[in-house]
Amino acid sequence: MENQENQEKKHKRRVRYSGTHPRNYKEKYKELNPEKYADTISKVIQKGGTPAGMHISICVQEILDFFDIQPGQQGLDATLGYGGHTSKMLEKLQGEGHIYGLDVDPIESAKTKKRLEEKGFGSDILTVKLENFANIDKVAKEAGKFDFVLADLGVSSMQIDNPDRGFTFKAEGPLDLRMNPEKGISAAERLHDISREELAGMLVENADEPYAEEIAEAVTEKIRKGGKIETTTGLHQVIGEALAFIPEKERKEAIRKSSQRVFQALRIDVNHEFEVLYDFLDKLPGVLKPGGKVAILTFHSGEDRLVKKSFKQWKKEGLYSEIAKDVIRPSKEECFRNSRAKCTKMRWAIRSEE
Ligand SMILES: C[S@@+](CC[C@H](N)C(=O)[O-])C[C@H]1O[C@@H](n2cnc3c(N)ncnc32)[C@H](O)[C@@H]1O
Repeated sequence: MENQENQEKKHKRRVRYSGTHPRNYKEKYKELNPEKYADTISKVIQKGGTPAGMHISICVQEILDFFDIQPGQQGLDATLGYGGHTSKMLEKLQGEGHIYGLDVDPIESAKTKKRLEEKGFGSDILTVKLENFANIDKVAKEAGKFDFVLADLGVSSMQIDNPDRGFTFKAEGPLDLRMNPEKGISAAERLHDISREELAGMLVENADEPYAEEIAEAVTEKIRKGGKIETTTGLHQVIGEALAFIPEKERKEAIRKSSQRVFQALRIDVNHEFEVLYDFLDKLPGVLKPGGKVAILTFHSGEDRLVKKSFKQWKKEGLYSEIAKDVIRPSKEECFRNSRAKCTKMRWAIRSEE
């Protein structure tokens, strides 16, 4: 007992080591200007990390092998992000053909457009559009049909790593979670008006959260009593309080996992991710040339189920001639190099010749 008290005193007295690392995202590394600090960047990548301000593309070789891009073709990257996949696909065009790159994020897509321009991919070969992939029919109407279409779903590392966007509970920031912060409502606003039942349903449907009821009750009670949940860490704290009944030994890990799932569920909700994916999948055969190819990378089971179902349905109706029999997974080596690849599933389909 005495020993324990002594230890607690010691613990309290300890001055926290502030470390040599920059304390916030904006100071973090030189990574926000990745092209300028190639050495720092390659060291982070070698250790299996993703440098802040950058995104490491997944299954690049598998996608290139499947598309077998030829000079003169026209492609669509439905989720431009950092432009990693797009720049590799542009290289395959060898200066002939065109790629349309869509994204809903005005902040990152402007940076990507500039970065790709500086790499030599100007408007003659690349068109970057601030557009939701739910509207691919509109894009194809202007551009014509595509030989290949890629969708790499979800969020980019730049979005996750930037606390101002509110995608992670690991850093303090506004509880926003919108890919386009200029449209729709933030996650904080969404929580403000939601009922306990609706929130519990959302957590189960979008993320299979096992403690959906407990978390929904804690969140809505706090708001009903006039409390505010407006920051990422604020929500994380309420989740912690809701799970206080879990034995101490398991609690920290349970709170971490539940927080991850709750943030995923809210992100899916405020960005209408299932609805737009549904529209995209529905319109896909109509924007592909005969023999055109589509590859989709998903990051959770809800997305993969939708892709699988749509591919099967269109194959049955004769619009796809071939679809991937099983999901394709990134190699173990890739998962080791990039931990964000671990949960990736890829599926592909080929438009029938008609
Ligand atoms: C995983 S990242 C793509 C990374 C990219 N493949 C690369 O190599 O850098 C997903 C991107 O898709 C965008 N996005 C998500 N949903 C979208 C939608 N419905 N329409 C267009 N872009 C979307 C996100 O804003 C994000 O930039």
